[in-house]
Amino acid sequence: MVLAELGGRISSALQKMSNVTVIDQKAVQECINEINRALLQSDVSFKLVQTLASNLKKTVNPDDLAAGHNKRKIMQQAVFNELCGLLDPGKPSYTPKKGKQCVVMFVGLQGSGKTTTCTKYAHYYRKKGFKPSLVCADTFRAGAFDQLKQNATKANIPFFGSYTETDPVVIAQSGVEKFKKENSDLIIVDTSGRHKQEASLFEEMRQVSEVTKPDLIIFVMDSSIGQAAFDQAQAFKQSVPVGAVIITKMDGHAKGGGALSAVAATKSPVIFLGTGEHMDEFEPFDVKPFVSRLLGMGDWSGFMDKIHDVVPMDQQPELLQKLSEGSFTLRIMYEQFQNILKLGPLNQVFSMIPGFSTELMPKGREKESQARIKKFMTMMDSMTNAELDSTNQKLFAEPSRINRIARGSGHTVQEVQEMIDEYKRLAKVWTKMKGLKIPKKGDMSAMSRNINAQQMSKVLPPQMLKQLGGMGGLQSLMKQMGSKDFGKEFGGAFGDK
Ligand SMILES: Nc1nc2c(ncn2[C@@H]2O[C@H](COP(=O)(O)OP(=O)(O)OP(=O)(O)O)[C@@H](O)[C@H]2O)c(=O)[nH]1
Repeated sequence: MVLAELGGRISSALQKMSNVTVIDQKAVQECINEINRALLQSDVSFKLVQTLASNLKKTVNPDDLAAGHNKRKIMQQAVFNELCGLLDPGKPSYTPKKGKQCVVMFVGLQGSGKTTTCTKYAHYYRKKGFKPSLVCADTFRAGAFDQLKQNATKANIPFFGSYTETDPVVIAQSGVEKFKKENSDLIIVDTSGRHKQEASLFEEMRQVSEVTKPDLIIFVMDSSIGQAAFDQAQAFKQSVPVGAVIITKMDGHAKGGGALSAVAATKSPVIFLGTGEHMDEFEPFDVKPFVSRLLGMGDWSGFMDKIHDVVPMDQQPELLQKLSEGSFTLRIMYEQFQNILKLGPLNQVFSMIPGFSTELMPKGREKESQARIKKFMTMMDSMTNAELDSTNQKLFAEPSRINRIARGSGHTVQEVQEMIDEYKRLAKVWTKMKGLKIPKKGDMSAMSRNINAQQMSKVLPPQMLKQLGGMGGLQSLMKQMGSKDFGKEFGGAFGDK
């Protein structure tokens, strides 16, 4: 997604400013201008950019940026807070509760990805133990019911619709009633779209909303609509009480800044991102980790979740065990490179791994980085098992060893040295996991008890810990994530989901 470019540009504006010897009002203004340009080019609405710039100007005092202070961090913190402020409307959206019946209605323009997203949403909650159902109240687009039926069947989710009834209000009402009787605890209503915002669409939405009385109305928006996002989102919000936003097609070439604009227009949080056509290409959205990744600061909690996706199930306990022993070997590095290469969109995964993000995988240079990783792996192919499994870094101080690996892999001594340096750098980050207690398979509560803020603080890069508000912030973040869920997600790594 092109949002990564936005992050890269903001980071480079911050870097440029911190390289200046005298930080005065002019230098701050230049940095803000650069950030403004990056945001505008990423399709964040003009009004929002103006607000953000004036807030930054108010909060960043050049006196605070005098010698001795870490200017980049102060400015970065201010940008971080402002972006979080833009994306966080200040009130969480309604969240379905298992066993408590609720109706969620989806609205959006035609082709925004509504129907696909309804199924992804149902599938997501079904995995969490809900009993979801789908109602197709889209009578406008021929084939909409067939599409929903096909998706629902594939995901094994009960559905309701009609080939003969033409009134979406009647279908919505009958569908909701039917599934209420059948004790579905999450009844999802897909509504019609139009090519553009039309009075008839809004009237239809209002009527469907009146009869189904949804607990939550989700506005689905295609991330590629650019600057139009703000007005479109606002028009929907003015017609029905939108309570949450889902941004789709974040895997495409969209600039993505529209997401920021939609939140501001609807004053509702983004709750999920659609990242592909497949059912599982759907990610819950959290403001702080998202902005953290955007600014290249890593997202440790997202990475914990990703272990489950990236690392093959049978390797997960072993990897975590090794990490808990604090023994990060070249073989582990090799295996992680393999897993990451297999996963595809490298930048997404890399951006989550503290330590991996900026150095190994600079934004916008994913192809080069991929080639670099493959090169490292070729060198590792020329190593002995003893070298791959050793944790003794002194081993690589021997020139003859480095020469042999270089000759064997067809690379220069410098290149091999570069790979060893990378290994040492990563080992330093990862060995901080030492002491993490791994519970026996199935004992998830033990896992959640064992991951505490103290331990997390050791593995987080210092700047990220600071962004989270130090130990206090981290503790409250972990509390928010709910150690139960956190343990469960992490526990997924043990094949116990
Ligand atoms: N790449 C990508 N494609 C998506 C995503 N979400 C939906 N799509 C695709 O976008 C197209 C339109 O999606 P639909 O779900 O039919 O859109 P809709 O909003 O329901 O359209 P109407 O029913 O006509 O209002 C389909 O080809 C989907 O597969 C996504 O996150 N990424």
